[in-house]
Amino acid sequence: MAQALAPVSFNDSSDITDFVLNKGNGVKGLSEMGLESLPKIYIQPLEERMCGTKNMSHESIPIIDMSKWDDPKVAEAICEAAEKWGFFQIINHGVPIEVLENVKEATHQFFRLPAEEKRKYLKEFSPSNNVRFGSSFSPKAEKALEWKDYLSLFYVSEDEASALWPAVCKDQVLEYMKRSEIVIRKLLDVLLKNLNVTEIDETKESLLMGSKRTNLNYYPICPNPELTVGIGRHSDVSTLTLLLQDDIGGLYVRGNNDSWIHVPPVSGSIVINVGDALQIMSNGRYKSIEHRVIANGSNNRISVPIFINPRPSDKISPFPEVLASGEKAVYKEVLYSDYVRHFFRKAHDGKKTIDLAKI
Ligand SMILES: CC(C)(COP(=O)(O)OP(=O)(O)OC[C@H]1O[C@@H](n2cnc3c(N)ncnc32)[C@H](O)[C@@H]1OP(=O)(O)O)[C@@H](O)C(=O)NCCC(=O)NCCSC(=O)/C=C/c1ccc(O)cc1
Ligand SMILES: O=C(O)CCC(=O)C(=O)O
Ligand SMILES: [Fe+2]
Repeated sequence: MAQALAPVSFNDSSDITDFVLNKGNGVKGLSEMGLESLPKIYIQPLEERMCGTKNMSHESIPIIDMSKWDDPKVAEAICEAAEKWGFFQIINHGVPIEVLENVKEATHQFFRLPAEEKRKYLKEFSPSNNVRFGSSFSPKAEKALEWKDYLSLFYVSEDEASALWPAVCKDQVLEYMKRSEIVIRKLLDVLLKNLNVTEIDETKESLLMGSKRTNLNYYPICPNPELTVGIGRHSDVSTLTLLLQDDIGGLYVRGNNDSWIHVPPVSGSIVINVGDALQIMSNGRYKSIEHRVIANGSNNRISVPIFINPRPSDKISPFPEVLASGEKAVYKEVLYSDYVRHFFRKAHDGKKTIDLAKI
């Protein structure tokens, strides 16, 4: 149920950003006030709005059944999807449906907390740098804000999570992360074999899956969805991302000839996408594809990505096995924390982050 909010009136944009970003109300708070029109600071330039896009594709990204995952055909389908589309959905992946349902419910529970509770996790107040509640993506750097609130949870240890993550969602998120480990390993095993990397030793394990971050994303009902975005065009900086979405829809990925392909909700599925770190380590063989989320005028939407990443202290570059046949490296070595910081400090800008690593 929507919370009864005391009437708030805004004189200008700074009142709105104060309410949304500093007071912990988020865009969810704005949405629940029943605004009749979208505040100016959320109006995106025409070229960033979905309605300005003529190029909608009727293609779809592959849906891969993982129940026979040791069948070479499944491995082939995974590698082909990662090369051609950078995005696919998996079904019968082994993560219990109940675990997925529980984490979606926990996401709603977190965002249902009063603003004073969520505010405790804003960057300035959070008990840890690893737990962060926020709105939009990089408000200080953005010309127009995005219609999304989030809780971002960087996993350090079970003990740290137990002590510092919000009580309403920590068990469900930890369970989701734990139960998805097997499928992450299967995917990485298959993708790496295809790059002639036959063994994932300790160094490679750190590079591929040394750190994890889970975000709980909340996209509340928007008064003028056609004028703004949920998340602007970006590619993830992860190795792989596992994305759980609810049944609302609204995620679009880049297809051929600059078109946009909708990723339809498929019950029980998990969306998988390649991130920049894997594009770099595979020397461009696997593609980290640009994607975005529209705002919605009639439904609240949630999604829960787990970003599987190198460790911040890792240096990433194309794997020697990929270059062994004489292929020229197209990316240089970069310190992963420098790469991520570069991503977070600018507004979403499509695939531009990876320029940092281009030779
Ligand atoms: C460099 C990090 C991110 C933070 O380092 P720090 O030393 O603790 O520094 P800060 O906490 O001061 O953060 C640096 C800047 O990044 C921003 N930031 C710090 N985490 C965050 C945060 N989760 N959210 C959005 N700003 C942040 C933060 O606001 C800050 O900006 P500023 O205050 O303007 O200097 C460090 O944790 C690190 O190296 N992590 C590696 C693992 C990692 O997090 N990988 C990212 C996977 S996430 C991914 O692929 C996609 C994420 C994504 C997310 C949202 C989208 O809309 C779209 C995509
Ligand atoms: O909400 C979604 O479907 C996508 C979210 C996303 O792209 C992200 O958090 O990086
Ligand atoms: Fe993303």
